Amino acid sequence: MAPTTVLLSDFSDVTDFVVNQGNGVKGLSEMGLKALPKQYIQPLEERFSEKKIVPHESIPIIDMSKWDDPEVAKSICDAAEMWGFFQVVNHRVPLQVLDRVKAATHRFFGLSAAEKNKYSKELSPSNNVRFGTSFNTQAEKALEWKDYLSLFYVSDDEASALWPPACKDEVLEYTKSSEVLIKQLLKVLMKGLKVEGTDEAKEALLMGSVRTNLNYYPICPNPELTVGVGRHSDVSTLTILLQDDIGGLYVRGNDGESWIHVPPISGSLVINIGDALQIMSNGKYRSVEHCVIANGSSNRISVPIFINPRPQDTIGPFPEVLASGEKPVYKQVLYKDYVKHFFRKAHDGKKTVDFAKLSIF
Ligand SMILES: COc1cc(/C=C/C(=O)SCCNC(=O)CCNC(=O)[C@H](O)C(C)(C)COP(=O)(O)OP(=O)(O)OC[C@H]2O[C@@H](n3cnc4c(N)ncnc43)[C@H](O)[C@@H]2OP(=O)(O)O)ccc1O
Ligand SMILES: O=C(O)CCC(=O)C(=O)O
Ligand SMILES: [Fe+2]
Repeated sequence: MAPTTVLLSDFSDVTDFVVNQGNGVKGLSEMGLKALPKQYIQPLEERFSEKKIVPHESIPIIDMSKWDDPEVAKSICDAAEMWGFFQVVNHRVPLQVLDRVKAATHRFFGLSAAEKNKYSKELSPSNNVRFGTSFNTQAEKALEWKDYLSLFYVSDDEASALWPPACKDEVLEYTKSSEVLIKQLLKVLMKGLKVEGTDEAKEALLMGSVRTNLNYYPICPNPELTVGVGRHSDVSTLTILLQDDIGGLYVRGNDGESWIHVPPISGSLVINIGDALQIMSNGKYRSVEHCVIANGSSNRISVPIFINPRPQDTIGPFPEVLASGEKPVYKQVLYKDYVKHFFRKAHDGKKTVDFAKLSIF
């Protein structure tokens, strides 16, 4: 038997190679595996079924060139209510900035395992910079076919000192260039809730903390047996996602069963509502379940920016939303507790939000 086969037949060796030594699934993929290691085989009910794809359905594509136009505002609020997901084009984030951050993502994941592993949970100089694989390798019964670098923004100085040199400038540029778009989207969405005026306190509550992730999904030997990212909704207020031209992101249809593909559109950004905004809007804006399939022939990258409340903020339905007598569906929760609850378990679809539900629901 070839040495590689011996190595990968043993549970602890795969985990050690991928998780502890920092090779990630990229390292596994590059060994030219013929079969998926058993650690990655998802139970039948978590595998993606092509039969559930609705082929001609699409999330809205919104042209933001005239972004003060009330029709554009209406499309954004309608999409947030009906789909929880939409794509934007002519969004004013320069296309070169998007190209540069995609190149930087490839540059970071192209580094040696030893170099990337300097940012692992165990070795990283800060909790705000984390290279890892899958989602929560301790809690998951089956691992996910994805490596990531997660960068929590604190200050330019910290980013400059602690983020990986291979990508720090480009990630900062992308994150900062998206700020105008994010503010515009939040202004429109707040107006749709009749939450008027974006004072400093409200702005901090909606977008007080920012985390940018670089995701890498390498070629997988048996993509039908595993997932890139399992079913989940984001815990953010809003997520701005840049994807490359490979495809594979699916959004749950309104029937709760079907899946709708989010086709790559050159120069576009995918926007989705996260749990924090679902809670603050008392369920009017929907944070929708999504997943990423594994791919048998191409490597894929994506770069989500998660716009969040600050960890120390308490979130709950806005008083303006309840002013007409609407009953609150969610209680007040400390955002840090909510996020910890999300990260402590494996992906489990829309269950995270139950943490914030009032017990009568
Ligand atoms: C990775 O694959 C993913 C990620 C996602 C992400 C979706 C999002 O919506 S991310 C947005 C999250 N919101 C924020 O980052 C905003 C506020 N941040 C916080 O509140 C804190 O940073 C914290 C996340 C609560 C962490 O608090 P702290 O106690 O100071 O720090 P830790 O001890 O490092 O973390 C606690 C616990 O959480 C896990 N964790 C933290 N950050 C990450 C991360 N970036 N990626 C993975 N796991 C993380 C960490 O493992 C800790 O667990 P323990 O085992 O140590 O208890 C969507 C889909 C994906 O596939
Ligand atoms: O890679 C993608 O397209 C989506 C990733 C995702 O859902 C996430 O990182 O939360
Ligand atoms: Fe997500």
